[in-house]
Amino acid sequence: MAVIGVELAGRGYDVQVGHGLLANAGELTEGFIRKDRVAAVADRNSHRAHGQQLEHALAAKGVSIDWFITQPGEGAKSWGVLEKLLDWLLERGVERGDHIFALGGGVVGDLTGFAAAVLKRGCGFVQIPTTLLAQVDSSVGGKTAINTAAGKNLVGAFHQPALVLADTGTLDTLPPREMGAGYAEVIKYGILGDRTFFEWCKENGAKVTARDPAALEYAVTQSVQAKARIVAEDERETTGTRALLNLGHTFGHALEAETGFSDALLHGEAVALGMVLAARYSARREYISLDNAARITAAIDKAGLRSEIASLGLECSGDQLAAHMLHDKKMDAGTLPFILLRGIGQAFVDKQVDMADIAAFLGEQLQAH
Ligand SMILES: NC(=O)c1ccc[n+]([C@@H]2O[C@H](COP(=O)([O-])OP(=O)(O)OC[C@H]3O[C@@H](n4cnc5c(N)ncnc54)[C@H](O)[C@@H]3O)[C@@H](O)[C@H]2O)c1
Ligand SMILES: O=C(O)C(=O)C[C@@H](O)[C@H](O)[C@H](O)COP(=O)(O)O
Ligand SMILES: [Zn+2]
Repeated sequence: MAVIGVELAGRGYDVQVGHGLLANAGELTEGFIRKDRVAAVADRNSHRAHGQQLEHALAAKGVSIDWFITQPGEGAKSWGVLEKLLDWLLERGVERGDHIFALGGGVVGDLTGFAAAVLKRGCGFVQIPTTLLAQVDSSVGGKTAINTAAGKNLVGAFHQPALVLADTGTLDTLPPREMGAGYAEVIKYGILGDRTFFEWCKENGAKVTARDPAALEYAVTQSVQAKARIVAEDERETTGTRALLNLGHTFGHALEAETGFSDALLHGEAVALGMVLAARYSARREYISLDNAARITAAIDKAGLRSEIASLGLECSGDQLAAHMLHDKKMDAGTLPFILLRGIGQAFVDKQVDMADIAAFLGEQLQAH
């Protein structure tokens, strides 16, 4: 088991990573429960797979759970579900000093975190991530949000959890496709800032997605450490450091918008495609060699993730994809900074990107191969 601290003055917290942690959730969350009932959010799948285990663990401490259960999928990050959740929490008399539990993937975590951020101007929450993506990325760092018609995560807040319990054993029930999507955010840490970890991922990615316990725990621990370091340095994405975690996301979010936030393209799958596009665009600008862009593409392919946007069969132009990007939260005074690469493990923020060139590049990529 590993305990990784997210060092934030007055808002610091631990991320506990280990196989079988959920069985001890009673003891591990004891300091965050003040009553004999706790409000918890899950989606139908995470509730079915792990809800009972959490109930048993808390029952051992005399605590029972009131569940708010959502439909699985990105659709739960919406105004409608948020409103229902907030009304439900208010009916239950949740107070500022209480902690709401989020048992599930990034969708449940982002929704619950945002509800906690705005309920009574801010109450506590505990993240119990049950997808690889949520364990390595979304449960840590306090970005919470819902989507709107205009795009991804456009209404949200920075609101840190009080505790993260990442039980790698909960991933045993996760469908293989979701393991692949989560792996995209694992290898992202290598591509953006750690060449050695990138090389480790290339060699061990198959073990991670096959849930080899040692490889999985190493991947989750390394990822959380990288994220905790970046978040501690730039919690609110103001200096440019945290923006590096957005590698592949400006392209990826545009692809998610174009596919209607549907199961056709999962967030992690969009990020994988987005990282290939960021690498190829970096090569187009001669920041990296074509060989390095090809190495990144090969590592994405090797993980069984799609690397060619042409394979999506989208009926849109490069201009249309580029238009989605204008809603990106990094947009500043009419300029959209892009996270590009100077090498593998060397991401940087480029504020000199011409959107007409991005649209032309995307048009070519949509036709390629
Ligand atoms: N806040 C952040 O920093 C951050 C970071 C990365 C991604 N995100 C967001 O996270 C979301 C994606 O999260 P995700 O990939 O976890 O998707 P998700 O939450 O939709 O979960 C994926 C699928 O797995 C199911 N599931 C969850 N746990 C399970 C388990 N243990 N066993 C069986 N099935 C299980 C869910 O029901 C769902 O069908 C996106 O909305 C993305 O924008 C946020
Ligand atoms: O934590 C961050 O910072 C990230 O950018 C992590 C991303 O993986 C995540 O998808 C995040 O929600 C994207 O941020 P956004 O600000 O572009 O919505
Ligand atoms: Zn992401």
